[in-house]
Amino acid sequence: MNKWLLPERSEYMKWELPMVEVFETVEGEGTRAGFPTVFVRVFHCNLRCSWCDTPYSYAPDKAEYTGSIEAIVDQISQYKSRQICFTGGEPLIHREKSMALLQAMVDLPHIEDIHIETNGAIDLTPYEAVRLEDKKWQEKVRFVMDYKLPDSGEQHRMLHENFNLLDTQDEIKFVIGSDEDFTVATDVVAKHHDKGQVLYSPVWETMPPHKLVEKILEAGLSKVKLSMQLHKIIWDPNKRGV
Ligand SMILES: Nc1nc2[nH]cc(C(=O)O)c2c(=O)[nH]1
Ligand code: SF4
Ligand SMILES: [Mg+2]
Repeated sequence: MNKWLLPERSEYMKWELPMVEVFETVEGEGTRAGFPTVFVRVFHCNLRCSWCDTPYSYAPDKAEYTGSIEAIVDQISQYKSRQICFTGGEPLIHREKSMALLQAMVDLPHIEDIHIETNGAIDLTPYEAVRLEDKKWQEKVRFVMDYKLPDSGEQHRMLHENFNLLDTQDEIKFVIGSDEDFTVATDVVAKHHDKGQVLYSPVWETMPPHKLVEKILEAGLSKVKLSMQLHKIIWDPNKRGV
């Protein structure tokens, strides 16, 4: 069941969310890397990963502005991209407001793909319930669920039940910072993974990509996909809004 029945569209389009930025670039990560994409980055996160590259998206920093759902989708519509990366912070932390923004984005006719960069510590049940019932959500909405490994300091927050909610169009991303992270990721996949593309992505500062590739091949992980953060290769790794 959908826990959060939304009010009339005219009502929820007025709802406001704390925002960091909306911008257009190419997707840097995952199976859709390289495609022109609008990024919708909302403020707030329930985790504090040691290697986080977007600390400006939660306290003690402040939201850049507060945007109504109407204004956010208006801005998305000004770009030509057919793909949206809904990210943060944690994009699903705003509960019914996150749901309403997703609905408004799904309703944009030119949008073909909305992927939700969620952190593994948010119960996906209410969103998956809507996707099961709604054809447009099935066509457009995909979870990209991060599984936080020991180096992040947040592994204890991971909700393993989320694995059962993922489908073939979804992705599970493991950001790997050390040999221990690699071992734990591979154990978690063996134990919990059912559907969705598994991605291994190196922590920029501590895991040289060539080492991660060697480890993937050595372990015979033939279904794992390497995901490099293209935006950190194309631009200065500290540059925002790219
Ligand atoms: N180009 C680009 N691709 C990305 N994929 C995921 C991102 C994120 O910050 O969640 C991101 C980002 O910030 N930039
Ligand atoms: S979940 Fe994402 S935004 Fe939140 S602290 Fe971790 S890396 Fe940063
Ligand atoms: Mg992110």
